[in-house]
Amino acid sequence: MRRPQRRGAAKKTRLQEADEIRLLDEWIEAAKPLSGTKPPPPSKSAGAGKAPPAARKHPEYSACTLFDELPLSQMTKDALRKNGFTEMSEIQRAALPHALCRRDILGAAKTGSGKTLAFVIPVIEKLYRERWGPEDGVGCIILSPTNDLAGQIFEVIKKVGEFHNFSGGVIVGRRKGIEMEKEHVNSLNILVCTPGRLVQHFNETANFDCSQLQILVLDEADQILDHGFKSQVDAIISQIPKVRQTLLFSATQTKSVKDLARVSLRDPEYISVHEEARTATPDTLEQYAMIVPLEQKLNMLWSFIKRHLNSKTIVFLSSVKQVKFVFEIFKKLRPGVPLKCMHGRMRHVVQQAIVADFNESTSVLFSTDLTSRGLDIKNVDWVVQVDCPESIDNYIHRVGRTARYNKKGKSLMFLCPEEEAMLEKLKATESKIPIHIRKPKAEQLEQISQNIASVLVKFPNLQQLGRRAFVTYLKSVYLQKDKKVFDLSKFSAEQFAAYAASLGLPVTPTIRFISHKKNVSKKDMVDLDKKQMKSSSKPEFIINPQVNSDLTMGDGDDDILYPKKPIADANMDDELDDVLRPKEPATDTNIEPEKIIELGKPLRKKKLKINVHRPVGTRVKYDDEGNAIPPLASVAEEVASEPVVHKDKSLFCPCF
Ligand SMILES: Nc1ncnc2c1ncn2[C@@H]1O[C@H](COP(=O)(O)OP(=O)(O)OP(=O)(O)O)[C@@H](O)[C@H]1O
Repeated sequence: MRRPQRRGAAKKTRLQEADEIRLLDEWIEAAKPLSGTKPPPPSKSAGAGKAPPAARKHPEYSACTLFDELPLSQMTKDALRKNGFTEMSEIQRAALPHALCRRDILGAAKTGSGKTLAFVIPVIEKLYRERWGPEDGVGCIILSPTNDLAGQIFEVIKKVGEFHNFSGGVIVGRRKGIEMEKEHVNSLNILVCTPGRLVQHFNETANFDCSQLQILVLDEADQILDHGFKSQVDAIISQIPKVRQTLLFSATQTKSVKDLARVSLRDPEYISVHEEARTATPDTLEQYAMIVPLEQKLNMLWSFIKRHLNSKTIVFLSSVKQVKFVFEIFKKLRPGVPLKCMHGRMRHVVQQAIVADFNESTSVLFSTDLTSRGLDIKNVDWVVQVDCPESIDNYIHRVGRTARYNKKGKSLMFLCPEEEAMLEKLKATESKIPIHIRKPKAEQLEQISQNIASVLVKFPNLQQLGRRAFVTYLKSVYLQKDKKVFDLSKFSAEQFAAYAASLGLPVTPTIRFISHKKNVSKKDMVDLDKKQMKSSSKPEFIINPQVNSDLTMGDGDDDILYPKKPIADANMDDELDDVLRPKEPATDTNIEPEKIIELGKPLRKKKLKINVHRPVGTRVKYDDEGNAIPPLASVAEEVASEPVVHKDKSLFCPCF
């Protein structure tokens, strides 16, 4: 933001600004686009790519292609040029002329197409033309579903508003930060925040005042208006003026009149620049799906990473515990590429550091859906979805982390045979998602379950994490709304046992499913889970006999893909190995081997009762060095979960 000036110069500036604002208001009014209109394609718009004809006093701006052709303040134009923004994207071309006329906007455009600038520029220009100053308090609120995205939006505001004189801030984060925010929040002209944090200020910050609010923005609007934020958004709307400009943007925009009415939109311009597009995802995105049995997921993920060591990859998993577990295990197995993890249980400052680091490095980021929306991470080569997305929208946002702003990118989704209904949904015509099925080459599929099991023997604390990963994964599937795609009863007890073994677990954890209660509420599930966890460190998985007898072993296609026999017999298709194309080993092999010195007491051993669900003779046992030995059905020994004291805790991802 601009530095203070001497009195005389300041007066001169104020007069110049008053003049500029008057001219801008006249121009915007005189040449405003008709409501409901969209700009013609750039090639057809008059003067496309050239500076505005100086001759006409108020040149047309509804069809221009350059930021310089728009009725924007010079300070904004200078800031845009300084940051390399010259030509507008489709959504910016279509939305900005209407937004500058102070109209409400319901904007939809593909991921990575520049929606942020489409709302940041109107915010800055609106406050400038209203002569808003630091002493005027809160003039604009921008709501974001996550702290990271709020931080990213604020960075764009700082770039575009560099030469203006506004104050702004990101109010996010945990409980303790709010005290410091309370002293400043009223003096901020632009607030970028999550709904929960803003409600906290309405409830707790004395004289927190938004009565003069000029403009409200909802980024990822469909998620903000979703039931998850309902009470918070309703509370916010009740505290701010109804007469204001409102801008809603998303790649998967809601059209629910009910939802839109909640934010008191007034005759919004519905701007969906890709509605007629052939695909709902970026044209530069190559999308693949593979049918992967549950117990093969980690093997497939490991094989993929080993063959893409020079790629920047985001891996989506469905729960925090899975992210932590897979990150820790793969870190110990050292694939030859730096690994990072990201989830909502991390402090905001840690999340920011990881995103910043991931932006600058070629590495693999294991993440929950915290990073699935909005995050603009540079040059992601691959998005890998190990766990099935909960909806088409969730799929679109996840894969939208790559192939951003005309760059190329690839995505790969693992689907269990039992989840093939999701593939049908994605391939349905109305989804407009050009996804291709790929079959990996069998010989490139590395089996790492025994390696994982050895790591768990060496690091018993990871066993508990592995059990939690198993439990939270099944719970995440169980709680999904779409029962056509997510139906645990399609899996057999043997498959769950095999899945547990693929996580290196010597015993299949237990979750007591009350399968006769069809709709166990999330709260009951959590209570049950907590009770379960308290009662025994080793929860057991009990398949309800009724469910078990209904289960039919996968036959049909999946026998062609992955017969239950050892993988070598698999009748894998030779074609199209582009997904697991072999790569030369990464040049960046400065992966420090983890120096772990076990300083604790000698580990106690205790006997486990035989896990009835694992067929006799199939349990893997380990010697004291953690090496797997031929499975015996007699007794499995599990190393007690005493902590291994790590030589240098800093070796651990902060998330652990
Ligand atoms: N006019 C432009 N010229 C050049 N680069 C641009 C332009 N507009 C946006 N970008 C760049 O494109 C990238 C994606 O922009 P942005 O994050 O706003 O996309 P988005 O539509 O909000 O994506 P998502 O739907 O995932 O939130 C950013 O790196 C941004 O700097």
